[in-house]
Amino acid sequence: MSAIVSLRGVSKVFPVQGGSRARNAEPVRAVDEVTLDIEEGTVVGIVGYSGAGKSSLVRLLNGLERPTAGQVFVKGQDISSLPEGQLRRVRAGIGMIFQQFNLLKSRTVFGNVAYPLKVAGWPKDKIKPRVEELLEFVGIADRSGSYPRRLSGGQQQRVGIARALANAPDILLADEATSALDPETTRDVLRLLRRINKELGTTVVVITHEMHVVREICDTVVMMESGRVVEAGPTYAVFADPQSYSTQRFVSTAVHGTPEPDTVSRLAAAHPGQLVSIGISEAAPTPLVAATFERHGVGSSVVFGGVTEIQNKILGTLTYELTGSDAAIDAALAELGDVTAVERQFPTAARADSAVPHLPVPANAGEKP
Ligand SMILES: Nc1ncnc2c1ncn2[C@@H]1O[C@H](COP(=O)(O)OP(=O)(O)OP(=O)(O)O)[C@@H](O)[C@H]1O
Repeated sequence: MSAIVSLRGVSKVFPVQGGSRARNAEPVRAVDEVTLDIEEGTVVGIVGYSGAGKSSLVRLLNGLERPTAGQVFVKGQDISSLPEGQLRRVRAGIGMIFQQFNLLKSRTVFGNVAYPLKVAGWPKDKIKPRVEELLEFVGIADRSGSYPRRLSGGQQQRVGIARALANAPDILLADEATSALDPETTRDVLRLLRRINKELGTTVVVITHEMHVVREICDTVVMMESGRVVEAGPTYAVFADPQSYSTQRFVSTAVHGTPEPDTVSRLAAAHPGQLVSIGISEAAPTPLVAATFERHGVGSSVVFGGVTEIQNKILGTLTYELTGSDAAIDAALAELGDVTAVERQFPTAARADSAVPHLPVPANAGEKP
């Protein structure tokens, strides 16, 4: 694999705007010494809180902004100092889709998709079959004559995607492309982006603050904070073992399974055995956990948890009720502790002291595998 985009020590500093009130303010380092490779043919997620610098980074990738320092290479060419005329040619190889779709209201679906082809100087007789092919590909051929206002959000984003693909870009940038869509429509659009990557070989860069988007389609993830890349790697590795505090917080929004203190108290009231939460992963799949307990003569049953799949690999946390001698349980947990996270769960002291009602655990408390 080779890098289709490379950033080397790239910074983007915005001067402070405004009059005397801003005089003592520091310039904004929107992107701060970022070095990064985006591999050709992959789907990459750029993640971070609002203001982390994601959009600024993307605008550097397609030459809409010039770096204050460092170099941006697209397909081996340093675009940091290219004259505007040549930059336009680079931009033609990069498609872009947006949260608010940015369609031309006065043109039909056909007109919106034909527009970039006209700008690129395609002959009229070639435009029609190309637009039809694109609308077919994104699944909206039946709405060719409709105006954007007549379309749902998901349909409008499909038009946006068809338009972005018109000139067969090698790179597709998706800036919060599903943030305005409902979960079902989001899934459809993500599936479409995956198909574009697989069938057309397009490199897809997804800018998002939603980890479930990353979990669904990204091969690698880049975590940004205050303009810097704080963590980057294959999606499964980052989800299974997030290093930075902000990555841990992001991951916890998409991988559930660890019970909250309230839930632990409820579980403890309903289950007299010891409660232990175990990280489930490739290194510690459920059969291995079950076999370890069995080997040590420990009875185990899952009482809470959630397991998901990322890049076709299992990941999550299950809480077990364990029964058996303390020595056997300790030995089993010590063995598991060598391969995965093991956390004994106790009801919070205040709640243990108070009379915790013996409520049954609600059916929706957590998925059981
Ligand atoms: N043109 C500009 N002039 C001055 N400051 C800017 C400009 N563009 C971005 N910034 C600042 O740079 C920082 C990074 O902004 P950016 O939009 O890149 O972050 P982001 O991660 O994309 O945020 P969001 O998710 O809210 O879009 C912010 O502090 C922002 O205010």
